[in-house]
Amino acid sequence: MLSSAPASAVHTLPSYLQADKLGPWGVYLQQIDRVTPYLGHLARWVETLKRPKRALIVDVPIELDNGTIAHFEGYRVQHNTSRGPGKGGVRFHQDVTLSEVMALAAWMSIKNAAVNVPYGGAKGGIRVDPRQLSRSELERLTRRYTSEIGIIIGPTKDIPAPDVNTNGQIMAWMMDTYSMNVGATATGVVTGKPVDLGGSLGRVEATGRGVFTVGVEAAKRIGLPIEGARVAVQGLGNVGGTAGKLFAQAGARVVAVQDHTGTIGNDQGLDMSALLAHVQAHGGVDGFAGADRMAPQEFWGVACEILIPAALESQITRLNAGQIKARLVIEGANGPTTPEADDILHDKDVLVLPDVIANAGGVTVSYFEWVQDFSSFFWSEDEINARLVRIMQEAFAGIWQVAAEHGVSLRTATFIVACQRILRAREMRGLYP
Ligand SMILES: NC(=O)C1=CN([C@@H]2O[C@H](COP(=O)(O)OP(=O)(O)OC[C@H]3O[C@@H](n4cnc5c(N)ncnc54)[C@H](O)[C@@H]3O)[C@@H](O)[C@H]2O)C=CC1
Ligand SMILES: O=C(O)CCC(=O)C(=O)O
Repeated sequence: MLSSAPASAVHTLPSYLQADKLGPWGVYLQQIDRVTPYLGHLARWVETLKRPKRALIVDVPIELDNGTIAHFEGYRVQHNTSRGPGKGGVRFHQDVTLSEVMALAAWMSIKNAAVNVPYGGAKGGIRVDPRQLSRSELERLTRRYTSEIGIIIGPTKDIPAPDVNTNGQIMAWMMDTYSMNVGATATGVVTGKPVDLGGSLGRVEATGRGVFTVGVEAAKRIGLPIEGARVAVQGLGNVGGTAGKLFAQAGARVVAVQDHTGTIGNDQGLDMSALLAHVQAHGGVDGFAGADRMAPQEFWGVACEILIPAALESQITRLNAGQIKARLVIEGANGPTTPEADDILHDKDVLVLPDVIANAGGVTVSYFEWVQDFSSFFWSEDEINARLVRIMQEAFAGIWQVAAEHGVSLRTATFIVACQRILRAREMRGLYP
């Protein structure tokens, strides 16, 4: 019966998986459509990438400090596990939705395959504004969420890590909760932990360092000197803060930054150490003395050579892509550019270094952390950074070559490399238990 079912019945996606409203999941589906013609015989398996393998929605009830009970919605999505356990961060943000987490999990599958770390893709999140919670409320929320998703995570099943508004402390609580529930300390259940708890040296800076590393490689290939280059950064958190600092240390001038508190600029270059100290102390860039305030919409048209979106998805759209003056866009954030904006930037000869390679440094050092936890043998920071740089440079070089061979964008080239790896694994494993 099944073999005679019409192809359309087999291939039609259920409505909740469709790209009717182009949120992040819709963007991801379009990216998969763009790569499919380059997959050869593996295109037969491409449907597997258009559906998450497993998606869990959990209710996370906590008692607030004032005695009331609040309920938050949490998610953990495992998009694909053909190449290994699920791997990807956990986001705490008031706008988190299931379909956003599905897209973030799918981009993890692509990213992990692009740098060839032995993982599938996963992601999690809670729909909450963590700034509205006290520290003890945040701890209760994190622990309850960890218990709820405990049925699908584990050191060999799915390994969370930090993402927007989560950090080493949250990972420590997650590790402790999971460990209490299984009755043994399980350091390998999360990465991005504090170094004293089995975390890795270099993980905090790893994503920004990866952004910088591949940014320098791309700049070399288009003849753009870093020394003196003007850089604009959106998002001055873990990723954007480190990337901006490393570009400034290499002689570039960070001339504009934008975060959730404001937009500021300085043509002479912002003092990044002072700015990061201000952000640490005040929670954002607003009020920083060494800069002029700018209107938010001015940010995208700022005169610069390098633009680093390092905040949230869908920031560069058909509405602002035309204003961009940079020659190189390095995607520190996941999914910051819509496919329409990609096309506009391509027509303007702006090189886009896509998220799925540009921000892969974080998960690469997460992989090192996981390996170190399993062997209980820890490496020096120099060793970690050297391995990170080597992996990123090699992955970038391979992707550059595939882009040249097929005459496609770096995004499509990265998807070609990654989807081939995932689907080859899928094909070899087969379908049945
Ligand atoms: N933390 C990591 O290791 C990795 C993070 N990423 C991605 O990088 C991006 C940033 O993540 P993190 O730096 O970890 O988060 P974070 O929480 O440390 O920082 C987020 C930054 O974005 C800014 N932001 C938030 N909403 C904004 C808005 N509406 N407009 C402008 N700025 C806004 C915040 O003010 C903050 O500066 C996300 O897309 C994340 O998925 C990607 C790979 C790894
Ligand atoms: O370090 C990790 O496991 C994942 C980081 C992450 O969420 C990302 O790369 O988007």
